[in-house]
Order: sequence, then C-alpha cells, then structure tokens
Amino acid sequence: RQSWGYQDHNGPAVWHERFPLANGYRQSPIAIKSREAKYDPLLRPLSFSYDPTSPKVILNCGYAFNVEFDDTEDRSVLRAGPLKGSYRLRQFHFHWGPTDEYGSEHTVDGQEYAAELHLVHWNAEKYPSFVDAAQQPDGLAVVGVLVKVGEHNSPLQKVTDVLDAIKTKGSQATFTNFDPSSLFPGSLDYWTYLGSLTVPPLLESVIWIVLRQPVTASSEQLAKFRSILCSAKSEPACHLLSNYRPPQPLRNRRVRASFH
Ligand SMILES: COc1cccc(N2C=Cc3cc(S(N)(=O)=O)sc3S2(=O)=O)c1
Ligand SMILES: [Zn+2]
Repeated sequence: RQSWGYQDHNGPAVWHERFPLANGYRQSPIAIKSREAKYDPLLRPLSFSYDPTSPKVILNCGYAFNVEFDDTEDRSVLRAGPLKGSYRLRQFHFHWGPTDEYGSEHTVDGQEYAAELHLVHWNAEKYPSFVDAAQQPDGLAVVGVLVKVGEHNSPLQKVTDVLDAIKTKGSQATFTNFDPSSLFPGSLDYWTYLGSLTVPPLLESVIWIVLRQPVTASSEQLAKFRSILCSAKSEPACHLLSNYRPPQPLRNRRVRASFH
C-alpha cells in the first residue's frame, strides 16, 4: 500500500482520504495571528529538564529524521507552561521546505519560516504508554521552534553532521550526548493552543507550545535537511525536499500568549 507522504499523489491535500481526522476540529498547524492571541496571566513559564544522555538514535523515517529518546523513565521532561504535570520527551524532528523562503508548519502574522523544530513529549504521569497518550486530548505536548535562515547554528551542526549516515529511509545511527534545549532561542515566550499531530494519523491529542522567538540556521544547514532521501536503499532515490503541512482552519479555538 502506498503510504502517505508530501508529494502530489500522497501529500497533505489527500491525507483526508485515508485519515478522516484531517478535516477535524482541532487540526495543526495553524496560522498564528499575534494580535488575536490573548495574554493569559495564569500561563506559567516553561520548565524543562533534559538529560543529554537520554537521546539514543537518529533515524530517517522517510518523511523526516527523528532523534529518539529513552522515554522509559523521567529523564528528559517538560513541566509548567500550560501543562498539568510532567511530560516526557520522546523525540524531536524538523519540518522544512524546498527553499529557504518557506517550510515551517506554523506561520506568524502570515510569515512563513524556513523550517520548524518539534519536540514531542507525552503525559507519562497520567497515561501508561506513549501510544495511549497519543489517543488522549491532553496526551501530548509539542514545543515548536521556528527556524529562519541566517547565522550558522552551531548546536544544530551536531544534527546535520550525522545526516549523511542516515541518507535512506529506514536507516538509523547512534545519537547521544546532546541537550535539545541548546536549540532553544533566548526567550521562552510562547503561544499555546489545542491541536493535533501534523502528520498522519493526525491525532487530536497535542497541546501546542510555539515559541515566539525564532532561531536561525544557515542556508547550508537547511540544504543538508533536503539531502536526505524519502526512498529506501533499494528504491530509486527521491530527496525529501519538503515535509511541512500547511496551516489548518482555526475553527472554534483560541490561541493564548504567555507574554504581553
Ligand atoms: C500513535 O501516534 C503516532 C503514530 C505514528 C507516529 C507518531 N509520531 C511520529 C511523528 C510525529 C510528528 C509529530 S508533530 N509534527 O505533530 O510534532 S508528533 C509525532 S509522533 O507522535 O512522535 C505518533
Ligand atoms: Zn512535527
């Protein structure tokens, strides 16, 4: 069976054919309109504690590359912000486009960014497994960091340097001794809203936390993302030039801001 992807025949415009949640009421990403976000004084600052030895592998899953963490205990967790309890870091990955002009999933006041980092956490306090949490309205918390083209990003180089080792879909390499908070911007101001996975099965189980301040990456680093293949070793090569889902209808949702 042809699985989903980001090309015309299997991309976001046709995901609804096999994943009906695509037309759901709390889909992600969204176009954030900063003037319509309401400051909420009850929102607390984000509190994260990431163990740099908890990342284990980096793998090419054909639609992105994921740095996967040991989430069998509370080693890397996110707390506070809009969250109740602590959420365990499971993986991080990026979305990007065919040029430096666009490729982020969330947009801000109509501005598209070159890429977007997602750190996926799950509510291990409340749910027995990730897959269970992924089925619950408060099961997942994803921190989104917007990436604009500009200065070289030296923590990111640790990730881009290993992409040649995971060129083809299904390949993986050891990846550890890395603190993902090194990829955060200086300010942890954020917008938050209730949404979904932005990839099939598009489950509506994500509390989204999108940081207001983008980080930069150089054009060469962004080009490195586009060098990985969505094809397996045995298949004709196809470069993963784009893997972002465009913004989805806000419907009956409010975006809250942690800042004035
Ligand atoms: C059963 O839930 C499933 C099933 C299959 C895959 C995944 N995942 C892989 C990708 C992925 C992408 C996410 S994004 N772009 O919304 O941040 S979240 C996420 S995942 O949950 O780690 C989860
Ligand atoms: Zn993502």
